[in-house]
Parts: sequence; C-alpha cells; structure tokens
Amino acid sequence: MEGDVKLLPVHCPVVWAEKRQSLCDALPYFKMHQGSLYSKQLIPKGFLIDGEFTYRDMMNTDIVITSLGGGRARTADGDMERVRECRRPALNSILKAWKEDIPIAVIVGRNYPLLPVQAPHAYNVLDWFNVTDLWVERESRNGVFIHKVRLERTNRIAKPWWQPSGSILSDLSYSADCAAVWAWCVECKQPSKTIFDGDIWTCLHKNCTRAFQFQPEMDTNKLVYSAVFINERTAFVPPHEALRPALPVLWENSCGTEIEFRCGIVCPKCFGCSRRRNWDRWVYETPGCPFVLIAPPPPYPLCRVEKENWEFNARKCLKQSRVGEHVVASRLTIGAYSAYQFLLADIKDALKVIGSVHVFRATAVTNARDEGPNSLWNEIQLASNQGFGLQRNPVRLAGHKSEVLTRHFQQNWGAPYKFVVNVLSKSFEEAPDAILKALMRLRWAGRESVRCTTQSLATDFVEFNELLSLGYMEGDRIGYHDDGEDTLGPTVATLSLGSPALMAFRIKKKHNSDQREVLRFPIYHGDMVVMHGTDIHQFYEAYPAGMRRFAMTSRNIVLDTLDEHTRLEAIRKGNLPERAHGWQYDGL
Ligand SMILES: O=C(O)CCC(=O)C(=O)O
Repeated sequence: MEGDVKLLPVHCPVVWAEKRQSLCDALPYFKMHQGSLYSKQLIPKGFLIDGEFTYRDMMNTDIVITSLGGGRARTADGDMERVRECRRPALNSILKAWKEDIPIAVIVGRNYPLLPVQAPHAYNVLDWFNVTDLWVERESRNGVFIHKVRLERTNRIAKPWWQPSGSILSDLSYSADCAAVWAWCVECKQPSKTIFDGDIWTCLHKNCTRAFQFQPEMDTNKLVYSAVFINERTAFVPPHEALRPALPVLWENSCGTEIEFRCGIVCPKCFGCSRRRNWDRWVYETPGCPFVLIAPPPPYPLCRVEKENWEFNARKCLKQSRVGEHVVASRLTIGAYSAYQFLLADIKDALKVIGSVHVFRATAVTNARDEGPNSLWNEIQLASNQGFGLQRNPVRLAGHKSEVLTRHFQQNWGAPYKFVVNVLSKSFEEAPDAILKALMRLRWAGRESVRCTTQSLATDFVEFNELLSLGYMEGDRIGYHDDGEDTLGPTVATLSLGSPALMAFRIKKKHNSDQREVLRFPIYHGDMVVMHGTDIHQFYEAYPAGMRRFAMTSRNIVLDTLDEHTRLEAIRKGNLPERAHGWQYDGL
C-alpha cells in the first residue's frame, strides 16, 4: 500500500457483481438481500463482509477476522458502536461450520476498508474459508459482547486474486508450524487460546463471569492479535461446489422456466453475476461484455398445465378461498361462464358498495373453443420467444447497487400505462394476434361485469385501450398493489393463462389497520377476473403456483388525464388494427 492508495489486485475476482440482486440471483451460496450470513437449513453457505468493521478486524490473503452481526448505533461523538449481540441463528450456524469444518464462501463489498487491494466491484467473491476460531470480546464503551470469528482460506494452493499486484506471498501463507497456546480458565474451566500480543490471555467464553476481563488499567482497544495466532494454518478439505456456478442447461422434460432458469448466471467471459432480465435470454447486464445466452423456454404442454391446475384445485381451492365480512358473494351465469360476484362494501358504511370483483370460471369446453385459452396458450408461448419483449424492470432504486427488479416479466401494449414500474409500450398494431384476441375477450368480460353491477355502482364501462402482459416463471409473483393511478378508468380485467394462481385482496393500511385478506380465491387457466369501481381501496396480489403463467390485464387509460404528447402516443398505440375486429368475443 502506498499512503492511502491501495494497489490493484493481481487478478480479477473469481466472481463479482455490481448489484446485490444479481449476486443473490446468480449464486446458490448467497441469497441474502439484506444481512450478511446466508445459511440454508442451518448450514452456512456464504458470508458478505461490507461496510463497518470493529477493533482488531483484519483481512489478508489467507485470514479474515471479523465480528458477527448484531445491531450498531452511532454514539454522541459520531462513532459506530455495537449495541446488540449477534442473533442466535447466525451464531449457531457459524458454530456448526466450525465444529463440522463446513467451508463458507466469503464475499467482500466495495465499502469494506480492510480489503488489502482496491475493490474492483461492488461485490467480490474471495474464496472458500473455514472457521478456525469463534470467541467473544466486549465493546469497551457499553460492555456489549461482540462475537468474533477467524476464517482461514480452505485451499491455499491457488493464488488469491486479492493479493496486491507486485507483492510476493510470504511463505507463512503455506506453513502450519505456528500454534497459539491454550490456557484453562480458573472460573469456568474452559480453554481459550492466547490470541493477544504480549502473551495476554483472557477467558473468551461468553457464559463465564471472567470473559474478556483484564486489569483495570488496560485499554482493551489497544490490544492486538499475536502473530502466532494470525499465522496458524490448518489443512482443510476443499468443497466440491464451484465458486463459479455452471450455466444452466435444459434436462429431459424440463420446460426452461423452472427456478434454475429464473436464476441469474455468472458470465463465463467476465465472471460477473447477471440477473435474468429477459424472458427469452440472459444478456450480460454491464455494458462492455457482449455475452448473451439465448434461452427461449420450450413450449410447456397443455397437458402439464391441466395437471397443475387440477392438482391445485384438488388440494387447495376450498382451503384457500376466503370471503371477509365486507364482501357479499353470489353466483351468476354470464355467457358460457359460471361466475362469482363479490361486492365490496365501504368499511365505514356496510350498505355502500364501492366496487365489485367478478371471477369468470372457464370450463374445459370454453378453453378448448377456437381462439380460446388453449390456443392462446400455445400462441402466446411462441410469441413470447419471438421479439415480444417480456422483461423485468426496476421496481426500486433503479441504477443503484441495491436496485430491485420485479419478480415477473412485463410488456405493455396499446396506450402507455404509467405505474411504479417503468414499462415501455408497443402499439396494438405491432402486437401478436394472441394479445389482440385476449383484449377482445377482456373487453367482453369488462362490459358484462359492469352490466351486472350497475345497480350498485353508477359507472359505465369504458373500452380498454391498454393491455399489460405479465410472464411468471416458477417462484415468481406480484406483491400487493393497487391499480389506483389517476390516469385509469374504473375497470381492470385479467385473463389468466397457464399455471394456476391465488389472488388475494386486502384493504390498504391507511384505510384499515387490519391487514388480513378480505377476499381470496384461486384462478385457473382460462379464467378472467374483472375489478370494477374507482373507490376500491383494496390492494391485491397474485401468487402463481406452477412453472409458467401469463396474465393479460387490460385497463382504460383516460386520455384527458395525459399531457398532449402522451395523449397522441396513447391514441396512436391504443388504436385497434382492423384484424382485431375479426376476434370479437361473445362469451362462448
Ligand atoms: O397476475 C395477475 O393475475 C395479476 C396481474 C396484475 O395484478 C396487474 O397486471 O396489475
């Protein structure tokens, strides 16, 4: 190191990421979007060291000494001090790694000041490390116990990339002839190592009354670890798991939307982690790397969709339906559909209906009709692999290292729809036929639902001029949200294709502190759901359960609410092409 400027590392990191979500999406051994220690079934897998450090923390090419978890707060003089001990589950996990020699992947963040070289990226995977020691020290100001851990590089044969360029690795990195002396506590009778310089010993067990006790005149902040303790080396068995996971490949009968394909990848060219942003491919996220992995999901056969829907219905439907006290439910027949009508009452006035939800249950017959859900399912799967444009967009902190992408893939069609996620809109003219056919069905369902509720809600149906298509892979979902933007008309309708889902509604917190669901029902392949009423203050979410689902949701974007430029764009993009009129739907 020269002055404050750190040297560059000898190599690039074995794996790295610029975004925390990319790191978590791509690496099986680190899935913590917050916090630092990732454990799966109590077995620690990955440990992120970033930001704050405490007295005596250190990092060299073989050894990391760091403190574990716990809460910190700023003192009156601006320093950070630990105010809470490490949580029990994290401690147990590290204890297990120590006792059972389980290697942990250590990742270091750009904000960590003790990395001996310049951190090339926001997140940098160091290597596998084993826990060699776990002990307690005390925060000098408030006496809170700090759990400290010493980690040693598991396999010291390969050169560490974070060695400063131009430096020579000392022989000590490969030796094992140092050993700190153990001594037994007179109080608790447990052994502790002599870890401090100057042969200073103390009991390092939290349950002992003499733990981290010294002569009163000792300034514990000045203690340093002894060279003998730091230079100890152990022989460990390296893990089989690679730090750089292989690219996913389709296996027999896989459909390409299983969780393995929804995950991120580590780019084989630059070793950066990349999220799956696009439905049909992985494109490396940082400009400069040309790597693209084309991965259009193969068709998911209708027979597997039907099996998923059937099993969902058999196992869960009855248990999962819920109708709360503010909801009046009834059954209707609309066209060829058996429909459920849910009238939602004002929470302050049970006699006042503020909105309705209609669920149009598809049957095997309606699904199998020409241009019906079964053929739309096949069409949409093909189209989504051919320049359709389904992709995940930022929902929080766009561009920041903590940026979060949606848990589903979107493409908007027709008039632009402005909501919390910025989704580009393509015109209906450019839309694949399946989108226009879905739109015509939704217009019918929207019109019929409003007709069935006009006695309660005096608002007319206004034709939809927009359709948002969402694609869900295994494990995806859409969290609680409302469609309450000022630019929207009172009706929103969704057609569900593919895997089943649960749809749940709850009242927004600002209207009701009771956050229980007021309405919940399953939706199956071919079903349509229509929500109507400008005053529905409900939040709703959809929880797909299966390998692949598309939701086509239509709204009316009120042109008068748009500025001149957007209005003209909305008119142009929302204009129905001639061919769409051939797919008018009559409810059969
Ligand atoms: O997946 C669904 O059915 C819900 C779609 C949705 O909530 C939306 O597009 O806003």
